[in-house]
Amino acid sequence: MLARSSSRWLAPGNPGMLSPASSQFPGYRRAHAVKGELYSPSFQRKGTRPFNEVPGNWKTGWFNLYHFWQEGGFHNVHNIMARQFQKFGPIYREKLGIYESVNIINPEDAATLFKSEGMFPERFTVSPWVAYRDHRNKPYGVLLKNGEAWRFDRLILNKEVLSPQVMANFVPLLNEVGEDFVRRVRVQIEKSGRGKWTADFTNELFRFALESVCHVLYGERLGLLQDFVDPEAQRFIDAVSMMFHTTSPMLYIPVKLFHWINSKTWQDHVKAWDVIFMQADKCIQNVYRAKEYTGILSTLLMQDKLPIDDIKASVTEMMAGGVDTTSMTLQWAMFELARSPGVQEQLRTEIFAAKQAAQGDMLKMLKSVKLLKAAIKETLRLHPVAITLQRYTTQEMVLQDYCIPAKTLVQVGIYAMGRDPKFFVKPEQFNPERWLMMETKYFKGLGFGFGPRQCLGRRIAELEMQLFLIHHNARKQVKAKPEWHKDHPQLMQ
Ligand code: HEM
Repeated sequence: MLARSSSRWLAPGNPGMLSPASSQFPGYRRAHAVKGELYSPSFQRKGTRPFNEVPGNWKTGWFNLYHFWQEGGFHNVHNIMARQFQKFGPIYREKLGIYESVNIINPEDAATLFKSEGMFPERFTVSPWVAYRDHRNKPYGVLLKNGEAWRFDRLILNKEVLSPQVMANFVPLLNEVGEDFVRRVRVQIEKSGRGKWTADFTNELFRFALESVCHVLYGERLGLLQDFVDPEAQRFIDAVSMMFHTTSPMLYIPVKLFHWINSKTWQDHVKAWDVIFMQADKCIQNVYRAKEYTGILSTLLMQDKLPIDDIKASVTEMMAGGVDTTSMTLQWAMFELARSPGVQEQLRTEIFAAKQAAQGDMLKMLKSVKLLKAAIKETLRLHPVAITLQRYTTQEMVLQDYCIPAKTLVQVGIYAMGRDPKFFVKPEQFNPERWLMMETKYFKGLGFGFGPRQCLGRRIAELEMQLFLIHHNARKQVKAKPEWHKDHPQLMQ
C-alpha cells in the first residue's frame, strides 16, 4: 500500500514540469543544457575550478542510462541520487541518455541557484507531455509554458489560486470534502461489524484528492466519496496514473522515436492524456452552465483576462496535478503518524485546543495548528513529491567553487537533502518539531519548490491536507499500539 508512488509529480527522475519549445515567444530562447555548444566548457572565473572538472559520470550518456535502468531507473531515482551524492560529494555532473545536468544538495547552493533565477524561471523539459500537446494540437498551460507567455498567465492565475485573499473561499469547499471522507471511513468501519475497514486506501485517497481539487476548481462535487463512483471519474484517476507511468520510460530518449515506431508506451500515454483532457473538458462545460460564482474556473472565465483556451489548458493541468500529489503526501503523513504515536497524540492535543478556541471558525483554527503544518513539512522532507527541483541557470554562477555556465540544467536533490545528517539532525526520525525550533530553515523546506515558479496549487494542497488531517485526528485518542511497525519491517523502507 505504501509503495513509493509510481506517478511522482515533477521529479527529475520524476518528470516534473516542463517547458515547450518557447522559440515561439520572441526574445526568449529556450535554455537547454544538453547541447554542449551553448556554453564554453573552458569558461572559468578567477580562483574557481572549471566546469569540466565537476565530478561525475557525464561522458557516457547511453551507458549511464543502461546502468540507471538496471538499478531500478525511475522508480529508484531517489536512492540512486542519494548514493551519487555520497560518492561524488555535494555537486556532481551526470548525463542520462540525452539529458545532462549538474546536481546539488547543499541548501546554500540551492539559495544561490534560486536567487538568480530571474523573472522567467524554467524547469526540466518533460518532453512526452509537450509531445502529446503538439500531437493533438492542444495549447500549453502554465505548467508547460515558458518565458513571457508563462509569466503573463501565471500572474493572473496567482491571484485566483495562490494569493492569501482567496484562501477563505477555499476553506469551506475543502472542509466539506475532508469531513465527508472521514465520515465515510467511520460509516464503513461501522458497517463492517468488525471495527475496521479493509480497502484500497491509495485509491480512496486519490478519490478524495480529485474530489477536493475539483470542488475548488469547478465549485462542484463529483460524488467520488460515495459507494457508487461514476466510472468516468475512476477512468480519470486511472488515466492520471497511466500518464505518469508512461512518462518515465520516454524521458531520456527522444520521444519522437517512441512516436515514430508507435510504441505501446506512446499509445498508452496519448490515451491517458486524451481521457484527462476529455474529463476536464466535461467539468469545464458544466461550469459554463452554472449561473452563480462557483470556484476558480468560473472566476477566471468571468474576469476574461486570459483566452479561454489558455484557461482550459491550465485548469486541466491543475486537475491532473491535484490528484496523486496530495493523496500520496497524505498517505505518507498517516504512515509516519501511525508509527510515531507520541507525535500523533501531540497533534490531537493541538487540534483539540485549536477547535475549542476557534468555536467553529475554521480560518481561525487553521492559524493555530502550527504542529500540524510542521507535520506536513516534515512529511514532505522525508517523502517529497518531487525528488528534485530543477532550473536552467540564467547566468554563469559558481557552485561549490565550480563555474557553472549559463543555460545549464541544475537539479536540487531535495530527497537526498532531506535525508542527509549534515542538514537535518537525525534525519531518519519523523520529528515535525524540528520545523518549529530549527534556528535556520534556510532553503531547506522546498517541498513545493521556490520563487515565482513554485507550485501553483500550494495553498490549495496545504489547506486540503491540513483540513483532512484535522478531521482525521479530531477524535479523542484511542490508545495506539506503540511500535507496531517492528512486526512489519517491510513497511519501514
Ligand atoms: C502535496 C502536494 C503538492 C506538492 C508537494 C507539489 C509540488 C510541486 C513542485 C515541487 C512544483 C515545482 C515547483 C518549482 O519548480 O519550483 C510544482 C508545480 C506545480 N504544481 Fe504542485 N504540488 C502539489 C500539489 C499541487 C496541486 C493540488 C496543484 C493544483 C491545484 C498543483 C499544481 C501545480 C502547477 C500548475 C505547477 C506548475 C507551476 C508553474 O510552472 O508555474 N500542485 N508543484
